[in-house]
Amino acid sequence: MKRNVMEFFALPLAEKAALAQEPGGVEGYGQAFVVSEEQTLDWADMLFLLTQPPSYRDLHLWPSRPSTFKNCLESYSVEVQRVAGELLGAMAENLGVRDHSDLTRLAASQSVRMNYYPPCPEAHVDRMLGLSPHSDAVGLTLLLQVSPVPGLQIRRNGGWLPVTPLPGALIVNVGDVIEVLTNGKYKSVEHRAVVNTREERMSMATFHNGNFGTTYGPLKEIVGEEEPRYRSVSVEEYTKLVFSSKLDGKSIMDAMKIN
Ligand SMILES: O=C(O)CCC(=O)C(=O)O
Ligand SMILES: [Fe+2]
Repeated sequence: MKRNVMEFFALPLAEKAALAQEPGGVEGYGQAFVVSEEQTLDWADMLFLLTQPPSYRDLHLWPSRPSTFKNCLESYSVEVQRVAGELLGAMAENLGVRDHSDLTRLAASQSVRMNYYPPCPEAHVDRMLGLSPHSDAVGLTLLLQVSPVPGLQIRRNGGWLPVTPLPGALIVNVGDVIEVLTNGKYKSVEHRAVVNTREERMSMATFHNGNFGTTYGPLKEIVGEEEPRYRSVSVEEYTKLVFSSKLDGKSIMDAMKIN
């Protein structure tokens, strides 16, 4: 998978641009937009695709070069979805949730975001971020560091802690939806990516979610005698909220909180 991601981003721009996001669409190849001279710039290109269930796929946006890309993504997607399901099952066990499907259902659908961060000239490095601080507005993220260049940082005690890439390892990020379902017992992790002055960097996030037609809200079994701290909303309503917000810390969690 790593090799396919590297080869895709190394293609000529025109070839990648043929997979560009369509107006109103979320899938495809795109760049971060500059909306003001003051903003910290996101220095990244990305390719976003829906992968599971297979009926959600828009295959004309899946790269045909490198020629191994589609098959590789297909098998990667299945394997990573299985791992996500197992991790969610283990969380349910740890939390004492009897019906594991209350959490494993968060692996029902899957999307991937491949990120490419070019090296950033020294002169701009203070004003640039690879990816602005955010928590993933999903159930569970499994993140593959495609290149060995560090850049990911997580929020810890008000500061930023670098996460060193381990060869062959996936990084597991608790997403906002798990924070909601567990009524805040498990907190979603705020993170960002910084740029490197000399080397390009690539990563691939695989996001897992519940299906449309279901609801996200604190699990009764976890809330118990306490008060629910988050609203319950349909997955459709939640998805609308996500796509109408920009990457901004844990802002989606603020919108979900009951004050
Ligand atoms: O590049 C990284 O390490 C982080 C990527 C990320 O946070 C995301 O795609 O949501
Ligand atoms: Fe993220």
